Amino acid sequence: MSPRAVVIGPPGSGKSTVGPLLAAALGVSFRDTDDDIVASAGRAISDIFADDGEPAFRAIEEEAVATALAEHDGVLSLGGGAPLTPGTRARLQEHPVVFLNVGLAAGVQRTGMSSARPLLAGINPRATFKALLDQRLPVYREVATVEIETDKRTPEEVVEAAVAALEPDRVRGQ
Ligand SMILES: Nc1ncnc2c1ncn2[C@@H]1O[C@H](COP(=O)(O)OP(=O)(O)O)[C@@H](O)[C@H]1O
Ligand SMILES: O=C(O)C1=C[C@@H](OP(=O)(O)O)[C@@H](O)[C@H](O)C1
Ligand SMILES: [Mg+2]
Repeated sequence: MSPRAVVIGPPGSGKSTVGPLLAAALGVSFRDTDDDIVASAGRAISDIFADDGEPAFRAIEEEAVATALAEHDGVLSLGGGAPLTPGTRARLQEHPVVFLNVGLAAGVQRTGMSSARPLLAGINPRATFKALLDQRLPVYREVATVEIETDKRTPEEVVEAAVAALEPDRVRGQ
């Protein structure tokens, strides 16, 4: 079993919003590893960060991603930091990976309304988001098989672009 598409990208790029729509468009089921982590830990992600710290969260996340990659054959959205873990990057080599990109302004705007993302909860979310993009863009590009700009697209338009971009990629991971 292997996911039809794995969705990665920064917080606010739309992984959790676009993922279910992409799954519906492809006629497959949807799974989000952040939901898996919350369900199995019985705690919110912000509580795991606060109680145990980021390294502990990353270890739980790597395990959750490995399990989902092995079990799920639909669309799988990851948390924004999942590809930072070398083991996850290695596992992603086997799969079609859709990188949803978002620029600084749209990313800050889309994540600003929620306090659910502990990494962006500091006093200067814009500077934090910029540092996050600088660090992660090369990481996302290293594992992505397709990259979709989301700034000026509605979630439905992102899905349309992703379906078109995935078409020639069908062979990978199947
Ligand atoms: N293409 C888009 N255009 C406008 N808003 C979007 C788009 N994609 C997602 N959003 C909004 O941005 C916020 C974060 O989306 P979410 O799917 O949780 O991102 P992620 O899972 O990548 O962190 C949500 O409020 C969502 O409605
Ligand atoms: O970027 C990150 O490191 C994180 C992103 C979050 O998921 P989203 O990208 O879905 O917001 C969540 O996994 C956690 O707060 C850490
Ligand atoms: Mg998400």
